[in-house]
Amino acid sequence: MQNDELYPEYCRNKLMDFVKKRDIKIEICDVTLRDGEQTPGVAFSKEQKMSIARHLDEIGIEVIEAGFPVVSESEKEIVKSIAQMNLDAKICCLCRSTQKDVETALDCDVDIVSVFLAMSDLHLKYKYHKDLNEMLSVAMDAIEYAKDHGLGVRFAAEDATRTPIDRLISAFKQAEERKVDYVSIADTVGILNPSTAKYLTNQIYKAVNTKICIHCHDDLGMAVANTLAAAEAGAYQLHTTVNGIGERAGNAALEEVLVGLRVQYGIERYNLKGLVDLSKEVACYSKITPAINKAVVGENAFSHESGIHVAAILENPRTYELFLPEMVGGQRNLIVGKHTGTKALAGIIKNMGYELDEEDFNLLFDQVKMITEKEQRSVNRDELETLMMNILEISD
Ligand SMILES: CC(=O)SCCNC(=O)CCNC(=O)[C@H](O)C(C)(C)COP(=O)(O)OP(=O)(O)OC[C@H]1O[C@@H](n2cnc3c(N)ncnc32)[C@H](O)[C@@H]1OP(=O)(O)O
Ligand SMILES: O=C(O)CCC(=O)C(=O)O
Repeated sequence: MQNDELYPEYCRNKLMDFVKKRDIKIEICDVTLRDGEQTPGVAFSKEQKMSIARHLDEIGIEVIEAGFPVVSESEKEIVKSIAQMNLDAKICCLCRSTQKDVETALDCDVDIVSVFLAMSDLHLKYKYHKDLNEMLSVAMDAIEYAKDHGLGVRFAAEDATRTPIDRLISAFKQAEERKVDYVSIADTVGILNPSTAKYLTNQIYKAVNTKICIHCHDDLGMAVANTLAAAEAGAYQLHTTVNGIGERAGNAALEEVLVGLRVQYGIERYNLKGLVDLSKEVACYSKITPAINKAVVGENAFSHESGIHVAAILENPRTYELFLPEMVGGQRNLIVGKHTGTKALAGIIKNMGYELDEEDFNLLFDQVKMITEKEQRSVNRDELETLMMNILEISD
C-alpha cells in the first residue's frame, strides 16, 4: 500500500501545530500486571504474566509494573520471575510505605519500587487513622531504606487529586531530598479532567525537579485524555493498562495512549503492530472482552457498513480511517447490512470474485435490504455467496 502525503499509515493531527507549546518527553509504565490485575475477578497465572510482560517489552514499553509482592507468596514468586526475564524494560513493583514491603520487593530483584502513600484527609482519617506527619515519616523511612539498598524509587501519592496541592508539593520535596527517581500523581478515583490534569501537573512540574508520573483512572471516561494532557504539562512517565482494565472503570488504555502519542504528538518509537494481539491475549487471560466500539482494539474499530463510507473506503481507506488497521495489527471489516449502498455491494462482491449483470445485482441488493431490515442484522459473506448462487441459478 502506498505511503505518501495522501496515503499515510495514519493522519497526523495538524491542529496540534496551533496548540502545541513544546515537544513532549515521555516513557510508558504499563501497570496491567498490577493495577490491571486488581480488576475484580482477575488473577493472572505466572505463565500469563510472563507472556504479557514479554509482549509489552516487544512493543517497547520502558517500565513494567509486575505486581504487588506482599499480596501472596506466589505473587512474590511471579514478580521475581519477571524481574529475571532479562527484558529491556525496567521492572517495577508496588510497596506500601513500610520497610516490610520494600524488603519483600528486594527479594524479587526488581529495578524500581513504587512506594505509595495517600495524603488526602479522607484517606488519612478513614484508612490509616493516623495523622499526615506520622504517615509521611514512615513513608520517608521506607524510601530511604529502598534507596540505601540500591533500588530505583517512585514515591506515589495515592489520591493526589483530592489532596491539597501545597501538601502534595511539600511531600514530593521531602521525597526529592531522599533522591527518589519519580514522584507520581495518582488520580485514584478518576476525578480529573484534561484542564485540571494540566493545571495540577504544571504546579508539580514547577515545584519539583524529579520526573513526574501520571496514573489515571477512568471513572469519568477521561483517563486517556487526562494522561495526554498531563504529558503536555510535563508528566514524564505515563501509566497504562492493556484494554484499560483496572480498578472499577479501569485505567488509561495502553493502546489508546500509544496511538494518541503517535497521531497527536508524533511519537513513533513504539511497535504498535503488536497491540491487537496483546489486547486479545489480555482479554483471554482476564476473561474481559473490550466493548465492541472500544477505540483501537474493539471489534468495530475498523468495521464499516454505511454505503457512503464503504464506497469511499474502497477507493482509499484513509477517507474514513484515522489510522490503518495494519498499524496496530488489526483488520478492516466491510459489513453488508441495512446501510450498504450499491457501490459498496458491488465492490464487496467483486472482492469475493463475483460480477453480476444489472438485473441480478439489483435482485441481490433488494434481497440484502429486505433481510437486514426485516431480521435486524447484517449478512455475512457465506450468506451473501448463497444469495448470489441462488440468483445465478435462477437466471441461468
Ligand atoms: C490505589 C491502589 O491501587 S493501592 C493497592 C491496592 N491493592 C491491593 O490491595 C492488593 C491486594 N491486597 C492484599 O492482598 C492485601 O490487602 C494486602 C496483602 C496488601 C494487605 O493485607 P492485610 O495485611 O490483611 O491488610 P488489610 O488489607 O486488611 O489492610 C491494609 C493495611 O495496609 C495499610 N496500608 C494501606 N496502604 C498503605 C500504605 N500506602 N502505606 C502503609 N500502610 C498502608 C492499611 O492502613 C492497613 O493497615 P492495618 O492492617 O494496620 O489496618
Ligand atoms: O501512582 C501510582 O504509581 C500508583 C497509584 C495507584 O495505583 C492509584 O492510586 O490508583
